[in-house]
Amino acid sequence: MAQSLRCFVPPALAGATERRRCLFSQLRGAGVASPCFTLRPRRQTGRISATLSHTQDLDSTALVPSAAVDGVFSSGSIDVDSVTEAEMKENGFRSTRRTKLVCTIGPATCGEEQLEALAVGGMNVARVNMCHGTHEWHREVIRRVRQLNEEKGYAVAVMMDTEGSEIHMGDLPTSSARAEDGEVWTFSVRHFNQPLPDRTISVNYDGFAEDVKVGDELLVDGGMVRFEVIEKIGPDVRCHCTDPGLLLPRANLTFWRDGSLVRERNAMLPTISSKDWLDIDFGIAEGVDFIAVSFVKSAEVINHLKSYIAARSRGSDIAVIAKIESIDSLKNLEEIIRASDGAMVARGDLGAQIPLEQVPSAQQRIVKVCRQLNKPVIVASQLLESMIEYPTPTRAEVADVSEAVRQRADALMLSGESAMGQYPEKALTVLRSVSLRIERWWREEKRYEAMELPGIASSFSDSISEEICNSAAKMANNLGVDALFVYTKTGHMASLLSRSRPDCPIFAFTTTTAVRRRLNLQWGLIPFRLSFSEDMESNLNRTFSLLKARGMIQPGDLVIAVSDMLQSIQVITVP
Ligand SMILES: Nc1ncnc2c1ncn2[C@@H]1O[C@H](COP(=O)(O)OP(=O)(O)OP(=O)(O)O)[C@@H](O)[C@H]1O
Ligand SMILES: CC(=O)C(=O)O
Ligand SMILES: [K+]
Ligand SMILES: [Mg+2]
Repeated sequence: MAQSLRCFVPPALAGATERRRCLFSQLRGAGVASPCFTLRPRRQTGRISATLSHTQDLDSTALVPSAAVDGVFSSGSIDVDSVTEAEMKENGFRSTRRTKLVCTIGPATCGEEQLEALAVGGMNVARVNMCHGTHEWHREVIRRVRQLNEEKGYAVAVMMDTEGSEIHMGDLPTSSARAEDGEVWTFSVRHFNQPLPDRTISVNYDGFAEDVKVGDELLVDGGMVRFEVIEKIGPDVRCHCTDPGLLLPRANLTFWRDGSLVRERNAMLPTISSKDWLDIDFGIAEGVDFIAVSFVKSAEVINHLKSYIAARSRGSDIAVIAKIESIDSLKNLEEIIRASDGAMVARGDLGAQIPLEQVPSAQQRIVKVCRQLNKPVIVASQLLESMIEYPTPTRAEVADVSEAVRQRADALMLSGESAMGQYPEKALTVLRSVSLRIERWWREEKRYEAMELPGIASSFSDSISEEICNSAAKMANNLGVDALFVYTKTGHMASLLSRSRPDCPIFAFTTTTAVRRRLNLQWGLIPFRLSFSEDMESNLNRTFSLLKARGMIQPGDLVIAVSDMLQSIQVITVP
């Protein structure tokens, strides 16, 4: 295994900018014309030694158009979506968006045109929530997203979100209902035929009427609407509305007694219900990219689901995202995140389980732990809640979105805003423009505090990858390069680069469309599908000529390239 750090700056191009001239003269100063560094790990000591040599194994004559070099490849094709391509051509790739965007698909966005509008608007992941709709409905949405990808070159991933077995309301006769202050509503475990009697809500959990007590506070959707229990009559629980608001179908219900959440019963319910297992089978059969598990309590359930998927999906890799939305998930946060492939700060239900004022610090902690353990993290719920009804967000919502971007979360998520709101595309535009603005401000001001990133490798080879990625990201910042290139089959090195949150974007080249879609959830990665070989010179030449032909890079751009086949770092000026 060759572990090489190659550093090549063709003399003719080295003077592109003052900064690059400076780099070049430093190298020249070291007596190197086209220097080549070679790193060789010494296994006995576990240390890595660097040697400088004058090997000219990559000279400018090697940088000829790809066709001459890589006859082994099927003719030059590189998959990237038209939105990314247009963005790069227009603004240069330094200004591409780093924060990824997840949109929940619902009645407002399930049509072909609406889905395409979201893809054009920057949706990276489409989420379907199994709390709502039938398998037929979800299958059609997934099919439309796949078709969009195939026909228009997008890499929109699909995330299936399980219902979980928490207590929630049933469907409503209309898409929503409003509870007013002082009104009396009945929450009932009876099985009704639609339409329900006036001011009646069905509840999915048979033990509900037994468990609540007169005087309990009943929170709908984490406190968006509040009731006080005034009377119990068999299966019916009569409640008095104390905080008015909108009731949405299948909203979660929690009840509180003497200021604390009543949760003994919830704790007894399985995280993955029998209905969830059917939905998971459906997700595996439909080849979703992510399964988000609601109300995770421990790492055990994640491990169980992962082995279930491994046994059923035969090689297709579905990533498991742990939704952090309960007290137990916060208690066992590290072990849960370690076991998962990513996490979601599901602030809707989380805010119903812990006091609201604790949600921001919980969010910060979850984002930090995910970054340290190298797992993508999504900040979700109520980011732009007012945009369900209004075309512009509140200032407070913009500040909330900015904070999540500033924390450098991998992704932001729209829920009701895109599922059933009146302005899904406008909401997505707000996420996109706030992300771009805050990311740029952050880079310009160089405000970032370097986060301590603990070693996470479980083997020596992984340690090398980790060191290479950490160093490459640091070099990229110090040298002010235009982009990091990573050639990765599994996506692992791409995620390690993303974890360092470098100043420049990361072009991630990967051979399969499934890995490409999965990388679309991670901060700063621009995933391309490209067939490549073990020969980095040939890969680079080919990539340069393909990207140049499409106007996505230009001669003189400075690039650092790493690869998980050769574990190498190269600094190259685009010829
Ligand atoms: N497939 C769908 N069909 C109908 N309505 C939907 C659908 N998906 C979402 N909605 C509507 O959008 C609202 C917000 O959706 P979302 O899935 O984000 O709910 P949530 O409560 O945030 O998530 P969770 O149920 O996982 O806690 C829902 O309350 C529902 O009214
Ligand atoms: C997204 C979700 O499940 C929540 O916020 O509760
Ligand atoms: K859900
Ligand atoms: Mg939830």
